[in-house]
Amino acid sequence: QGTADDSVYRAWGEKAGIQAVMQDFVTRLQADARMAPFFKNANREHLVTQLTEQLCQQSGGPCTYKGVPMKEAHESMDIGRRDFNALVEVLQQSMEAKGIPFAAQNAMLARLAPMYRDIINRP
Ligand code: HEM
Repeated sequence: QGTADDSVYRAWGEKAGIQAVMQDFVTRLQADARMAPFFKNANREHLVTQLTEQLCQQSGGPCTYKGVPMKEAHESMDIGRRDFNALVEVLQQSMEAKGIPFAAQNAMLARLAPMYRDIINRP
């Protein structure tokens, strides 16, 4: 890792910790009344794998997300700011359930938040 700052990655329990949160997250997304319409037909395993790679990279871990770019992955969906915020709320539930320290929760959210530009496609 050289001098790269992987403190958020370590605070999340490295790749296994991130994967555990993502498993919980996808379960909750499919159960949440607001999110289920988006995720009901999702390929669970694929989504967990790709989200884990994405958050591993974003947290400074030794991963490179090689999946579909965020804009492309979401452009066929009708996603607004309210939907984005609801997804973040569900992620907060998962981070809390898995005991991610609060500062490390916020650090991750800060790194994901700018992606909203590529993900939402209506106000
Ligand atoms: C920072 C926020 C988000 C991140 C990091 C993220 C990340 C991802 C990733 C990595 C994939 C997998 C792409 C692929 O390989 O096909 C994906 C797919 C998907 N995302 Fe997002 N996403 C975010 C927000 C959202 C929001 C707000 C919605 C809808 C409310 C959404 C709905 C979906 C759906 C339905 C899929 C396809 C699942 C499947 O069919 O397998 N995402 N997202």
